[in-house]
Amino acid sequence: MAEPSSDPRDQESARRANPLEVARKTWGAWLRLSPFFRSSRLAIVVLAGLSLVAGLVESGLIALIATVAASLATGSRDVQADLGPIALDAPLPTVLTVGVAMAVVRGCLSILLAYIPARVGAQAMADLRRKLFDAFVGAAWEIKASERDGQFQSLMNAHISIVSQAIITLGNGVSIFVTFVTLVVSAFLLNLPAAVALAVASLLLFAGLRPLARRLRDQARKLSAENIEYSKGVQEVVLMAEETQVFGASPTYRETFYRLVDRVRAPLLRSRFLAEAVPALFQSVALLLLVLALIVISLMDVGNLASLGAVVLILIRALSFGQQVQSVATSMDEKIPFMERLADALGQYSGHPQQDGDQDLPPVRRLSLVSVDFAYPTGPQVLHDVTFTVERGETIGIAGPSGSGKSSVVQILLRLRDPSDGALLVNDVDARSFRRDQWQRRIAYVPQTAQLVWGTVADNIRFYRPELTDAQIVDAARKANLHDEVMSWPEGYDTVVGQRAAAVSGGQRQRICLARALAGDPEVLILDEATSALDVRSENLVHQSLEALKGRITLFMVSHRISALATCDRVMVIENGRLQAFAPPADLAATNTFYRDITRVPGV
Ligand SMILES: Nc1ncnc2c1ncn2[C@@H]1O[C@H](COP(=O)(O)OP(=O)(O)OP(=O)(O)O)[C@@H](O)[C@H]1O
Repeated sequence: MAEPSSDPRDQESARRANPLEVARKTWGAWLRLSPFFRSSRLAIVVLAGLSLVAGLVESGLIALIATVAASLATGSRDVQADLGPIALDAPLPTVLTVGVAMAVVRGCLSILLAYIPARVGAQAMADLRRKLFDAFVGAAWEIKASERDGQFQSLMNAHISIVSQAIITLGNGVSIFVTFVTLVVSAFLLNLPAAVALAVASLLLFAGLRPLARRLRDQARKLSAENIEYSKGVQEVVLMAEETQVFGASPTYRETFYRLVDRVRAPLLRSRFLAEAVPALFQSVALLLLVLALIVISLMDVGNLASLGAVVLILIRALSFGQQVQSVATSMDEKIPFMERLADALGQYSGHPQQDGDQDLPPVRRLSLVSVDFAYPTGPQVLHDVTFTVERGETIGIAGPSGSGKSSVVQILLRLRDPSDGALLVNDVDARSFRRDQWQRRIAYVPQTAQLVWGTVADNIRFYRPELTDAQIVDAARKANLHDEVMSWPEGYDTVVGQRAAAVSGGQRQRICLARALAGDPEVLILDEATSALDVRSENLVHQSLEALKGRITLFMVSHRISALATCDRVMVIENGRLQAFAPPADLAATNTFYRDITRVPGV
């Protein structure tokens, strides 16, 4: 059994009992989401107009059928009837021809009424996926970094797919509702008592089934929350696959995953059951109410036979539409939480865009951190009053114990995060004032966990700069000391590699990422333990390559290895979030305890 959700909207929904709530909440969710997809409002207006025409054609056709049937019963070849505002008097063949024409028009309208919602739904799915992708890509790094694993995947797949279905359901709902109202109004015009009986019956039905529909919505909300937990669990299975292969899947690991599976099962069962049961129940109750309505009509003076027949037929048809309105309401109940969650996420991403400056970025001559304090949104301060200046072309080592703040400094240099206090300066000007897109083209980065995409070696090197020529790719691979190895593979640069491809070793993967970083001829390059997976020979080769870039590129190298740090012009030592020393390696060996200690560790 799923645990009660902590989402305040769940608790709120348990208290509400307004029968118009579905329409109100659908309207609210629609208003929040529809700006994210194109031409939807116009399509809904067209749909409502066509549905009105369809309803009128349908009630006219039903009245015509009833009238013809009544004439045939009396053996007359002329059709004469008094149908509310319309008095009909025409030969049978003419009336039948009109009837055929009306049936064809109704058929064509049905096709249009099915097509428009499907088109809006498919377009909305594509538009929402683009918008969510753009909002996610453009959101500040803090927002993405603080998100639960699996959330974006779930929004992109399950949520958007359900929202697209909801839009189709909503379109159908508008069409069905307008047709339903048109039929009811037609019935009023034909015969007032019968129409009153019909309206009362429909209202009773709608009110009677509300509590069940509310339960359905609550279960659907739980399902949405549990689906996100499940997606997160699935992602962890993939992330941990290698370790699980080595250590084995413990019973606790299995049980934790099984629990996630079970927690989806319970709300899924309830919401699926209720989604089927509510319309079925409606049908049974509708039939009962129809019989009661007929009894009421039979006790009244209903005028001529044609009018009675038309009213009864319209009544049956309208009740069928009433039932469909109820189905749409229950189906929307199920989908509204997904719409709300998607709207929340879109608001969250687009409400926290990456901050950008408007000044053009000149060539980077100098980079400085001035009195930088920094804390992650959820934690204590991790950097304290960090100040340093680096000139163009310098090779800078960043060293310090684990957790001391090296990667945090890197994140500030990359402009992924802004200092809580103090500033990153480029050529003595606050980096925030420069255009981010220009900064992104001048800086390159190789993270601790180098990621490859599924594709060829060339695709991977070209990933961020699709415009690169083959010659530039080869040049970048040479700089990363990758070229000769790639050429020894049968497929060369067309060899397919990927996150799990056995084709490349950890060291090769890191050099592909290094080649990708060097491919854009960056002015600043940051390597966060990027050579840690390389053997000594490969590392030396890469360092020779980096050495060749000296003076032309400003290089930051986070490393625990003295072999890497010793090649730097200067090394900064960060301990407990403070810059303890910043000097050439030879000086540090004499003055800094941490640096001296790592020079003494054998093999480092
Ligand atoms: N996303 C985060 N949210 C909250 N705290 C974080 C986050 N990332 C790092 N920290 C904390 O900030 C501190 C500095 O971490 P940082 O990653 O900068 O250290 P590091 O020197 O690079 O460590 P390592 O050498 O192990 O990679 C640590 O105490 C860490 O727990």
